[in-house]
Amino acid sequence: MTSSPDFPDSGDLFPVVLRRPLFLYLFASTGYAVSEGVVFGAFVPLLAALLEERQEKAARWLIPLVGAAVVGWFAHYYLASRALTLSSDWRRDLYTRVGDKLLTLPLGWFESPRGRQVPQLVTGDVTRAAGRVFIWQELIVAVVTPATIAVFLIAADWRMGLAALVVVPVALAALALGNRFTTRAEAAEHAATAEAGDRLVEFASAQATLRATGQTATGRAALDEALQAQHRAARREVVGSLPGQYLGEFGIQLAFTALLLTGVLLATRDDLDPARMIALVVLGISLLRPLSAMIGLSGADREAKASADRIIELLAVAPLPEPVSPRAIAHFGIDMEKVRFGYQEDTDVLRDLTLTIPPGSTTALVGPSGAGKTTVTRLIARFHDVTEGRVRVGGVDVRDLSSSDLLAHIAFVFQDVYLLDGTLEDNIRFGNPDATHDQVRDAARRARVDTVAARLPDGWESRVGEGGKLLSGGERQRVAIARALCKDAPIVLLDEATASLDTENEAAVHEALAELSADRTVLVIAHRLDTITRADQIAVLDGGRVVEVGPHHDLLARGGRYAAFWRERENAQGWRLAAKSS
Ligand SMILES: Nc1ncnc2c1ncn2[C@@H]1O[C@H](COP(=O)(O)OP(=O)(O)OP(=O)(O)O)[C@@H](O)[C@H]1O
Repeated sequence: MTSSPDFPDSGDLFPVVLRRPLFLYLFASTGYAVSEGVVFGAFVPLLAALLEERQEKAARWLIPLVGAAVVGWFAHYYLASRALTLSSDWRRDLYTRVGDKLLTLPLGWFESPRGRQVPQLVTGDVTRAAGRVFIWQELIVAVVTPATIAVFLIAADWRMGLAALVVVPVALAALALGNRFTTRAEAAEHAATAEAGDRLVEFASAQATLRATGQTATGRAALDEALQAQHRAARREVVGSLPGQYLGEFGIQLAFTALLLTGVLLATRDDLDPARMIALVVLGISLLRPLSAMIGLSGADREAKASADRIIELLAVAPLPEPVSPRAIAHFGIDMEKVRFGYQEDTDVLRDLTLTIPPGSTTALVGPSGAGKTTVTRLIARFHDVTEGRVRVGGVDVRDLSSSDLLAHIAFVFQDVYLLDGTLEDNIRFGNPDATHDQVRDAARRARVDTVAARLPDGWESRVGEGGKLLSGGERQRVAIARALCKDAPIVLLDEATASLDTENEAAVHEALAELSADRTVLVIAHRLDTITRADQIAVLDGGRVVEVGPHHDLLARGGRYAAFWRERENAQGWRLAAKSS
């Protein structure tokens, strides 16, 4: 892998409007780096004059040198502020592009491993990639200043110059090798620290389960093991990075010794004036000084480039294709025709699935775990596109609807409702930001959220905590139903809560669901028996297709898959009721 900055490769990521300012900035940085080298070069006659006690000559060199140093200081300040502006403009542009991109991606993509990494990408990678502006500038200085100094050294004494040029590659190789040792040791320690952090979070989150099952000691053992591994890795990091650091130091010392030896040799043979020799050795040291920075910077650039690559990868993800001339929804019915779909290319989750949901009716979707019930709801909302067949909403293939129009017609109530850390009212308004105060309160009342507000200390102004943690599962689902009512979408996709609710919550959720279902097209992944029996039709999903469909009594009378499922559920319910009453 090359360690040089590869600005042209990242060209795609760098905004076109900033290219000219960036080019000018890098050009100015090169000029600054050369001038720094010139200042060092001019230092030789000054030092030589001082050592020869020729004060007048020294003063002649001192004035322009001080002037150049002051100008250099201002130039450095100006360049640093330019870098800050360019980097933050680039960062802003990246945020906008990543944000715009996220809006075009299929919702299903966010559930993929890469989709789940979006928060890290937004918080870390964007800043690291935009920070390359600073790295490029520092790298230019780290390369161009020593190169300019080398020219002065050769011009002043070609033998000293040659000695410096021969030792530079040796020093660089030693530094690079040393850096590799250090990086490897650090990477192992980072991995072990991340693992220990994960185990600690897991141990804390699993407390209820561990205590309930008496497994606290087992859980603790896994944590202890991870902490010990982290401790061992930290020790190995210290021991493992030492040779790297010494190797780097050794490289620089070697180069310095070679330069000094050459100088002493030339001076003792009267080939070089001693005062000039000392000045040239000092110049040689200033040539070697930036080398270790160069190695560190190329490592930093490698990391920043990896961040830039991850952003490029995200920007290259195929967007959800939008129709050129979107059609309009004619009614609120849904039908799925001969649908085939799988998350992975070679594994079908749904095969030949056909299902019709008439407008304004409620369909309960039942079937074994993993049968594809959630997948059906995702395909209706076009989280993914089908492999074969079609999904129509309002008589129109979802691929011919604009995604904003499709989603405007659908309200979701998921099982794992995510609430924002705001007030109850904020969370309900989230369904429809334009809703009036009365509309929000009305939705809340119909979803039985008013009783939740009444029990909270600050009423409607109470905050619900991050993710809604201050509310119970049933209360969270009531807020989600209020949100859907507030949105007032004609189609509702609902995943009923499986967690057992207390009697009060169960009744409230039920009433809220009844409100939500009235006059809407509802597809509910049903877990409760009375939700199933009240549905206009029940679709039984098995093996990736709908195997039976019809109203409860018809399906029971058929004595097929549904009848067997119903008997099983009734027995389980009977068992639970018996267990409760005993
Ligand atoms: N994002 C995903 N990526 C890969 N596979 C997935 C994804 N989501 C679901 N699956 C797989 O697809 C199959 C159907 O899952 P789905 O969640 O639709 O079933 P389900 O009937 O809703 O199950 P449950 O009742 O347990 O929630 C399962 O084998 C599941 O592992």
